[in-house]
Amino acid sequence: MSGAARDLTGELLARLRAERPRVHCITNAAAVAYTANVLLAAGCIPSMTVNPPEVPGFIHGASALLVNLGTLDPLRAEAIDVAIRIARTDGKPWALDPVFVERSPTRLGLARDLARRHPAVIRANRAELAALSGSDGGDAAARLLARESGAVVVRTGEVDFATDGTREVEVAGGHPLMALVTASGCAATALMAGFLAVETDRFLAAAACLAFVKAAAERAGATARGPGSFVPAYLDALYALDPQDFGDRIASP
Ligand SMILES: Nc1ncnc2c1ncn2[C@@H]1O[C@H](COP(=O)(O)OP(=O)(O)OP(=O)(O)O)[C@@H](O)[C@H]1O
Ligand SMILES: Cc1ncsc1CCO
Ligand SMILES: [Mg+2]
Repeated sequence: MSGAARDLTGELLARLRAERPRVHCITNAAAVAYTANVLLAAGCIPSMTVNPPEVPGFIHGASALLVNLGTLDPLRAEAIDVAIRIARTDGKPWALDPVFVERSPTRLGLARDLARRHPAVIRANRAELAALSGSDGGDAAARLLARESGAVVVRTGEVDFATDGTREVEVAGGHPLMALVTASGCAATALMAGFLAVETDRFLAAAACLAFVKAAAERAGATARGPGSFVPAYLDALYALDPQDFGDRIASP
């Protein structure tokens, strides 16, 4: 399993770099520039417009969509609604990042509505997954949410977990400095949307993205002296990593 998954990670990364999918990101104010830089370093093209009248045009030409609730405001809420409608009409995959749903009942209600609008992937940390699923955010909750929503559910942390309700993987490695750089998770969800654009099996796309991010973070962490020097090292690693650098980090739980 792990060998095949590693080969697939390399293959999907090669596809990403060859096809350069454009990921349209409706994301939070803290994440915009970092997310765009992560996408570019990995081989994708970012676009970040949130002005609702312009969103349909941007989605029509894009390959995938990211919806991130981190700094929700009326403009972004409208942009999200329009963007999902167009993405679904166009048959493009979209990824949901339900940032801080545990901190706002309004946001939690919106995230639950969005989860019913067929996201390809929902990527959350444990607290967000717990709130969204009304549980402890454990593996069983992720599995149930995946079955209910039809999305691949990904929980990130020291060890990442992904499930489509039937298949599941754990991805270890990376570096703790990831948690000290704001928008690490936000940018990873955007990158996952890029992988969804080049692989129709959403579970394999998500697993490959997780392995790629962990491998790049591990390489960056080897030279970083703290969060500040971690960021450029991480961008360089996303840019430079080759398939043989992934290691056997994807495992069955
Ligand atoms: N202790 C850790 N060790 C290794 N990797 C980690 C650790 N904590 C988080 N990560 C990695 O950091 C990335 C972001 O995961 P995290 O769960 O922190 O997201 P998040 O809370 O949504 O972040 P943000 O909202 O700031 O974007 C993932 O790729 C995850 O694998
Ligand atoms: C710090 C912060 N506040 C709202 S979104 C965000 C980025 C991490 O999700
Ligand atoms: Mg987050």
